[in-house]
Amino acid sequence: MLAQDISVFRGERLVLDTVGLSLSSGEALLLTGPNGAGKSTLLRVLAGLRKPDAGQLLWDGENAFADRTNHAHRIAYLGHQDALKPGLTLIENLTIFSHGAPLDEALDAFELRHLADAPVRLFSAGQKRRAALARIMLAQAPLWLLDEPSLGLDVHSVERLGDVLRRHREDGGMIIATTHVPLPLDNVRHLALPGAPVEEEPVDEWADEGAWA
Ligand SMILES: Nc1ncnc2c1ncn2[C@@H]1O[C@H](COP(=O)(O)OP(=O)(O)OP(=O)(O)O)[C@@H](O)[C@H]1O
Repeated sequence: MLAQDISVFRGERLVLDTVGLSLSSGEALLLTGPNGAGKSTLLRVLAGLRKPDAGQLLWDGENAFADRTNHAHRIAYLGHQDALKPGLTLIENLTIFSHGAPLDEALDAFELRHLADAPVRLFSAGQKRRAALARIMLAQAPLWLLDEPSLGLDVHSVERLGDVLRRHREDGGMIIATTHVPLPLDNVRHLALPGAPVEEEPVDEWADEGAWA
């Protein structure tokens, strides 16, 4: 995957200014930078959730944005929100994403078996994050886009996360993650986004959010 000269305005502010990156099978990239630098914005662009104001994303040499449905099948996106349905049990939530695949590996990877039949609204913050990460595993997508994946996880769960990330790469998968803390990833490249010299007041642009004019 190759992203070239990605630029994004949020409100009046140029948040991403001609950012480029590339990633091959088995590789991982960490996005770092201060609050507001545009890490989440870049992940959303790579996920096809937000149109960049300039630049392109190539997948196997083809424009990834030309067919967003096809691109959606290539990526598993973990945002700050865990995207779980609170009224459903964990098993029900995971089944939605499993495409018929067995849930056992994902349940075991994040030690979730004892919570299988509990409604997700009863989960702690860390348990919800573990469930959301299990969902990522089940998506069976080559590219994982993870926004602060270890947020809320205890030390043991961070180790489990490290195992899962390593296995995904060994299977040829790719990972791009944002983080403010060290993540258990070996041989990882870094892309540091500089951020604004002085943080400006954001201009509400909810009206544009997700719009592909
Ligand atoms: N919905 C929005 N409307 C307008 N501006 C926004 C919106 N969401 C984010 N921004 C602005 O875009 C900029 C980049 O935000 P983004 O969330 O991508 O940063 P980040 O690097 O992920 O930050 P953090 O480390 O705090 O998670 C910030 O200046 C923020 O104020």
